[in-house]
Amino acid sequence: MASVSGLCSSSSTFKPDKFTRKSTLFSPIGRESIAFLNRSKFLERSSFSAQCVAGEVPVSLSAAKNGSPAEKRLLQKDPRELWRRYVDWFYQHKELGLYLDVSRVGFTDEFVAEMEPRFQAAFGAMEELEKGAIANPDEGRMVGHYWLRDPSLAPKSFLKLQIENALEAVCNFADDVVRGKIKPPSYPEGRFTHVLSVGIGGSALGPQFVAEALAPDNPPLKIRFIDNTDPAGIDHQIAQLGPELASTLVIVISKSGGTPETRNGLLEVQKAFREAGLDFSKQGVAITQENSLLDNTARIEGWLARFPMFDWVGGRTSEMSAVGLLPAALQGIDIKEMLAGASLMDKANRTTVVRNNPAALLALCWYWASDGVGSKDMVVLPYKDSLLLFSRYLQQLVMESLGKEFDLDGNRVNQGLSVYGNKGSTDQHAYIQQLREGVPNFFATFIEVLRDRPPGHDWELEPGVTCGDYLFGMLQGTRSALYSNDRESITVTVQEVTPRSVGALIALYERAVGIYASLVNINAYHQPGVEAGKKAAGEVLALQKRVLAVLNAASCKEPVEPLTLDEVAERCHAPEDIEMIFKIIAHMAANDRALIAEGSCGSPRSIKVYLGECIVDL
Ligand SMILES: O=P(O)(O)OC[C@H]1O[C@H](O)[C@H](O)[C@@H](O)[C@@H]1O
Repeated sequence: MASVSGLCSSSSTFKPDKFTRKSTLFSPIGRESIAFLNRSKFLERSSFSAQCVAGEVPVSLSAAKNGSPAEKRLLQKDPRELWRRYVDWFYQHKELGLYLDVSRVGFTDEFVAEMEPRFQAAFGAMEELEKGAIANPDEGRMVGHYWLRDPSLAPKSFLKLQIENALEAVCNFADDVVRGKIKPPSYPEGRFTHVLSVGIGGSALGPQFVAEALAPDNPPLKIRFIDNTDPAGIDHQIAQLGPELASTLVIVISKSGGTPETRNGLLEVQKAFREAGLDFSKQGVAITQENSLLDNTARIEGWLARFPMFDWVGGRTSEMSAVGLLPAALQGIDIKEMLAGASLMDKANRTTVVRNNPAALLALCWYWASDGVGSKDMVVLPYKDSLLLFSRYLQQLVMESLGKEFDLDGNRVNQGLSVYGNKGSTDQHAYIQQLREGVPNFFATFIEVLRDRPPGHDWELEPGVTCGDYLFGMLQGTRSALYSNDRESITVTVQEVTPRSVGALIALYERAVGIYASLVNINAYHQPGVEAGKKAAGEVLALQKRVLAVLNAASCKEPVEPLTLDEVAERCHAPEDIEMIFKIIAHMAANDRALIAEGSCGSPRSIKVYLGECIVDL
């Protein structure tokens, strides 16, 4: 059994894999090779890019600036010109084996030039952010997720120490669990076999994406997630564990330590432990901010372990903190490699030359394609099953960061960039029809993985053709088919799905979101909108309590006092909430907390609700 400490050791150096047949196209083309191509008679770069949008002079930035989506003209279709553009804008990170192709996005040289000052300002803001500026002004916080993969960047020595100590604690704890040094109390001879992660949003999406992408077929601990307050979903996860609940490590993740869904999940799991005669505290781990409600609960109840979350790391950028690293390490994933990949990508994204900065290139494409106002959606299409959850992960990272009502100057902008997608080629059999021919309200992002199978495992299902060749062909075919109908796309290519390439992908998009947010002048690091939903949910529950009190009082009368819906609303002092009161009663009735019998016409007005003995004439 590989010990986690081995996985946490930085001894494993990344060796760029030998290229598979397909990737000869990507035999190490360095910038010098591209420069050579540029100098060749074949590529006259100066004249090319300006012509990439066919027709008269393309719409300038001003058309995009005023919020009206700039009408995109037909895209360049001449293969020679396209190859010229492909080479001209090709980005390659040799050490990571990561490539970025933005040639199928029709931005012009004029646009790039007009955006240059904004990019320089964005690079400056990012540099200040990494130095510890209050980059989240609405919450008065620093933004420090980049320090997690390079603690030397932290602006204070105590922060550096906190990061290093947390990483060491994660590695040591996971190592002790995987090697059976820390055992489940009722399995003294055994060891933990499962992880049950309880968390939601950024406290779940990163761990879920990484588990799906990187967990080995037979991980030291198999992971399950409770990421919602759906009782049936919770029951399903607990049922799936069965008797192995006794050998399950429960990790409760919540930065705030007070998220209702996570708290409910914890209470439900603790109930299951009680019913199984198990001591939850011996199998419970908390990952939360110090002194949060969850942290204090875990401390007072003496849980197995507690790991810190820092206020300068947002939920949607917490994968490189204990939130993501502990679950990953327990599954035998090399978290040091994840951190290394992210760190290398961060370094690449610190250049202030747009065309050499992959995150800036993504932000440039996003701005051009969606006119800087989110006029088109980002469709994320990884052509690799294990990256299925990448788009779901990016939905929070991109939309919770960019989907803001006001900009930093207080102007109402209703910004955003919508993200959806699952995986190719599967999605070609679902909605690519609309992408190819329907409303042109998107740009695609293909995630290409060159390595189809581990070395030596490939086989030809027909002479000279493998399954992976089909996948490769489907990606390229879809890219071409979309482009030929003037649908733009970006392609991000990695050699294979490894902890390092996944770390790099996460870092790439974290930085692209940060740069794009600067371009559109918004705070990417707060989420005021989610508070509104939480507050409204609290009001519904408070109203429900009042409804229950009124119905119970009526059901205690002799004889029982039947109430109309209007009377219930009156007694709740909430006549304006009559519709919500009906929904509350209907939900209670559907869960045997009230009995509904169809009245004469079956419409809401005629349903009789029995709460216990109480009959409510609706
Ligand atoms: O980690 P927690 O504090 O429980 O928060 C979980 C999630 O809650 C909210 O929805 C926030 O908008 C997310 O950014 C966060 O990831």
